[in-house]
Amino acid sequence: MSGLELVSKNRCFNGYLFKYKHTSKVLGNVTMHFNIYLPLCAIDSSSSSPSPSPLSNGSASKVPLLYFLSGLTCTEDNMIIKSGAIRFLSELKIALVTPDTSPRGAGVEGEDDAWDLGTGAGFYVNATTPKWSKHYNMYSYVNEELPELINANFNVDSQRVSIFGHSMGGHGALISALKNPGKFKSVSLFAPICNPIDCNPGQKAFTEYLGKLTPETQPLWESYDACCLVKIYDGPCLDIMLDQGDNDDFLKRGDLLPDHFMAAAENNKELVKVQNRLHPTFDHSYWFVQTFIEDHIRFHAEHLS
Ligand SMILES: N[C@@H](CCC(=O)N[C@@H](CS)C(=O)NCC(=O)O)C(=O)O
Repeated sequence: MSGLELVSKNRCFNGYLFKYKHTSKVLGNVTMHFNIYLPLCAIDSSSSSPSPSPLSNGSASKVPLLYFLSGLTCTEDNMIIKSGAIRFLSELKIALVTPDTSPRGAGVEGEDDAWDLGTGAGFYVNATTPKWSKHYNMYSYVNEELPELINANFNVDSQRVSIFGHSMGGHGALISALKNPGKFKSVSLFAPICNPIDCNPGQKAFTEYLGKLTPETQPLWESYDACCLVKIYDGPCLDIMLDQGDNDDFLKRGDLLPDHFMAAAENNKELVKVQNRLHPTFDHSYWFVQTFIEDHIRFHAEHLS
């Protein structure tokens, strides 16, 4: 299985959750882990192995696929453990991939010093500064290298793919969809960082990964900012669901800025349709994500069917 090593396999509802590790070229040859949930129909029942094999052969059928990008400090596991998504993926026969949020063990000086930079905080960009550029290329990892691996090795339909994410991962999901018109059938977001160039965590990460904001680096910064990208998006009509709790500390301190995104999207409302839901008393945690995960998966299922 081209470079993939199985780490664990667990039956859950009508499917299996697999964890794999592999060496990532775009992240400078670090070992990366991801989870993939596959409904039983995507697993080869003709395999001679007593356990189902996720290999793409035999009688299995191709299923639609969701990518979920997580937020700051997360690994590939937070969402899969805490969101309660699998019950609905199983029912609707949809696969899910959860990548990590940064390279691990890259050895970049200071990468473990802060919760919002370096390890666990890749911000889904390709770094250009000499310090970070060898390893911190999470944009290419989640948009190129990982999808190539997934499409080559599992029974997923590469034409029926959607993406969602939480917080920093909401930013990652948004820019992935807006920079790759037509690649994703739908996008959904839990408390996303909507305007990284205008908030503290975004400015901190972009300064490190992309270089200080100057007239020269500004186009690069803007190329990873959903508020800038949504105004110039010219692909197929894109449906976005954006959920936000009003008791979210990241919202209160101006790190998320969904109002900026709604205003920017208004400029392109023929092509970008945003369903924005504000939920009183919900915070930023996975308790909020767990509450609305079913809505998100059903929203995607409609676009993937
Ligand atoms: N600043 C805090 C919180 C970071 C945080 O809230 N991260 C969110 C995404 S922005 C998360 O998903 N945390 C992991 C979890 O709740 O499982 C920390 O140092 O851990």
